Amino acid sequence: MNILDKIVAHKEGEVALRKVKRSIDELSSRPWFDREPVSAKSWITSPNRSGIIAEFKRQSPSKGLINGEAKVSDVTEEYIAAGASALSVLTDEQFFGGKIDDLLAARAINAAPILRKDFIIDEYQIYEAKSVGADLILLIAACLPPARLKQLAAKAKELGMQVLMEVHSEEELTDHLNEHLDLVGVNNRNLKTFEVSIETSIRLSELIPRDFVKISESGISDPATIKQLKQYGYEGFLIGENFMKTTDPGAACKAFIAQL
Ligand SMILES: O=C(O)c1ccccc1NCC(=O)[C@H](O)[C@H](O)COP(=O)(O)O
Repeated sequence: MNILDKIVAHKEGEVALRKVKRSIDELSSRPWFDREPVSAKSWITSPNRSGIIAEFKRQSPSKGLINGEAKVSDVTEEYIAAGASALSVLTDEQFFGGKIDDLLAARAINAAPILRKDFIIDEYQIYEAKSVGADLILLIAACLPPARLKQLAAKAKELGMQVLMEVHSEEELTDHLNEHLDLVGVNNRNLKTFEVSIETSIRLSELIPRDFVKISESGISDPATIKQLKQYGYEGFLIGENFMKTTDPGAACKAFIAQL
């Protein structure tokens, strides 16, 4: 069983429990639910911004503990002050040590777009994302059959959020593209070996139709890589570990953006 299969199997049980605890009606009456999401597409592609989507990530299956000390409100505020275009907040508890309340805390003090970074397999999680003020959700092609991914993307759009679809291969990309997506992310991390290779983004770049904003995800630690990826049409760059592994993720993000 690969890591994604393990995560999805756990997620199915977790979502079933969450549904019992809080209904969709309850989620829909939470204070942030009626907030109008901001456009991640516009913030990321704005010429005045860096294109960096800075991630709050405490731990990961590939690296174990990355940062057990950082405070989500401090770090996310510093990321945006440093020039990040958007935030990504990992809300998975079991594998990434995150929680849905981390996104709530980030939302309370940031106007910038926030991605709910999780393994979304059910409409319920999209309502949950909206209820804590997320502006966009992630849908991972490797976790969902194409028709199901399209259904979930349509639900997010119905609720006013944007959708980032993540792919790892040519097949995932061509099988899962649909009209409800806004951004397409290529994950440079091989989920079987955990190796990262920017070549994955480069290889898939020309297969992503121009209608979608191209995002390169994972394993980015050198500002020169951003310059290289821009030549292949990438406008957004999702970076977590490179900032979070330091004692001051906000300062690391600032120093990185200053070199672009
Ligand atoms: O990061 C992992 O180990 C991982 C393992 C299995 C599934 C997903 C995983 N990461 C999620 C991500 O997509 C990254 O957090 C994100 O792209 C940022 O990557 P990085 O800059 O390398 O922290």
